[in-house]
Amino acid sequence: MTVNRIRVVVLGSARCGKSAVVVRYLTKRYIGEYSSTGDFLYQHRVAFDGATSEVEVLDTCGCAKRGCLAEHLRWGDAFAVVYSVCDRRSFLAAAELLALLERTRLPGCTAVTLLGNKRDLEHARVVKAEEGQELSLRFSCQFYEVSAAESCAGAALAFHALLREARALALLLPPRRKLAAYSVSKVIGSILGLSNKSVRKKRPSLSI
Ligand SMILES: Nc1nc2c(ncn2[C@@H]2O[C@H](COP(=O)(O)OP(=O)(O)OP(=O)(O)O)[C@@H](O)[C@H]2O)c(=O)[nH]1
Repeated sequence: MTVNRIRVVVLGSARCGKSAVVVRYLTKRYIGEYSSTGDFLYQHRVAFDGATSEVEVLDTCGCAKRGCLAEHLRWGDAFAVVYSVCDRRSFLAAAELLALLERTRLPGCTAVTLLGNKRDLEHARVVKAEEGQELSLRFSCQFYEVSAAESCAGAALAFHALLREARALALLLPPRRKLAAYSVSKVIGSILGLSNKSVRKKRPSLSI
């Protein structure tokens, strides 16, 4: 059985629903309030297309410092950039993050998805779906509008598509230079420090 590892980093401004989307994807549940005190690292194993992947999902804190962000960008194999369709500033922040990813990572070599969350709040919508679509075209990434509150289908679809792309790229491209052990422990250390010593590790097995 082939097992490869895919590291997914979930980015976006504060309160756009990053944790809600991640928890929906991993547990199919929506609990309404989530800790905002730091980054959380989840691990799980996913089987699809005849192979199994160890997936690490880093749910970052929207208030993360710039230095942390640079580490996150280097650490990840795949990125989910989240904004809220009810918050234009979060959309502008998502655009900045996509631009930063483009500058930091080799274009075309990194799996990226743009997620417009909170689509259930149609009455409060300020970012049109077409704007999300246009932004994703500009940065050649995937795009989904989802509602972590309403259903698990959107989050599951988006994450599965991201993992597929990440796995396909890993097969096509030469192995990325491994992060030095020092950097890895620093990332884990910052997770530990920021999240009040609570690195959550979950290992559900999913079949797509
Ligand atoms: N209506 C609605 N509310 C949502 C949705 N997703 C998240 N929320 C709410 O938005 C608030 C923020 O959600 P979080 O998941 O904590 O957002 P976050 O981006 O992880 O926030 P930080 O950790 O502060 O960066 C919470 O009150 C959630 O219940 C959604 O799809 N629809």
